[in-house]
Amino acid sequence: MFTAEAGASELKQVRDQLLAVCGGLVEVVEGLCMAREQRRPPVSYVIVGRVAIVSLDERLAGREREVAEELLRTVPGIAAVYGKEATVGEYRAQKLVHLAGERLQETIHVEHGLRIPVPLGRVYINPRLATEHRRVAEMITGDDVVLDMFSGVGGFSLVASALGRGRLIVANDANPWAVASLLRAMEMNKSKLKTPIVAVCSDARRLPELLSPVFTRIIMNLPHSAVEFIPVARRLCSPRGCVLHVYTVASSPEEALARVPGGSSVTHVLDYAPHRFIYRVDVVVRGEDQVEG
Ligand SMILES: C[S@@+](CC[C@H](N)C(=O)[O-])C[C@H]1O[C@@H](n2cnc3c(N)ncnc32)[C@H](O)[C@@H]1O
Repeated sequence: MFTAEAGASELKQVRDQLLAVCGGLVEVVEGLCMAREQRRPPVSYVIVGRVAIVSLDERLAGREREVAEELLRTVPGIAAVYGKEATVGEYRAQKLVHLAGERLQETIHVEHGLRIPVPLGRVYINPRLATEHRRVAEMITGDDVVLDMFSGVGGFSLVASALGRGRLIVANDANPWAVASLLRAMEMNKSKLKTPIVAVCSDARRLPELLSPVFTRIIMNLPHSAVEFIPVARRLCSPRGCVLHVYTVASSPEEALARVPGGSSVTHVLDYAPHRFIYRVDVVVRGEDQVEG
């Protein structure tokens, strides 16, 4: 366990032990050691296309521009550094502040070889979801009819389509910017997409008025409130039965399972905050459990 009090030599010792076990941790451990040696806390950032997005937390206070310039110099392929203040509002869009480099309106994020246009500050985007996109896509069977209820720019839908999973994918989001990005991504990647995707821009609460109950798999990636949408999802389930993938924030797998009625299995997806994690809870809705109309 790293603590603020740990000395540089202790960290080096831990680093050597970790390196012996897992080379993949090199970057993380080196980052922590370097920060400690320079008496600076580590910086958390993600790369979206040509942009580095730095989390503006208290560890960075007063050093934002210095750190941004350093990233611009040292991270290959980036043209700009933005700070993320928060993920805000119903659309979960990132509130970004420009810190260094070019002032970009848009960047092209690449995930599993698929190009996705991202209008900066207008949509939700998290490159750390790439593994989960693929993991869920690989659960989709050839016969599935899929609803990606909170698709954002379409990570789950695009990856599933590129893998040729399912018969049809309906991707919905309330944010018109996100749906516009998805539509552009569908055009940009058309030679790679196999399963047809239909894009819808609607509040998910209205989907039962727009869509028939034909879905055998519904992805519900809105961790703070997906649970509230389970009754809506159940109205969209096929009479053949359906699997709901419900994302939720909790402190333990047990808490996540308890939060999702009917949950049968739980998977850790991302770390969210100290002692808070995002989990996927899968719910199997059997054919005879359907709710009419
Ligand atoms: C966590 S993000 C989705 C991320 C996306 N699934 C991905 O993998 O990148 C949640 C999305 O839900 C959308 N959203 C929030 N409330 C909604 C609602 N009532 N109906 C439809 N979409 C909604 C937001 O606009 C946002 O794009």
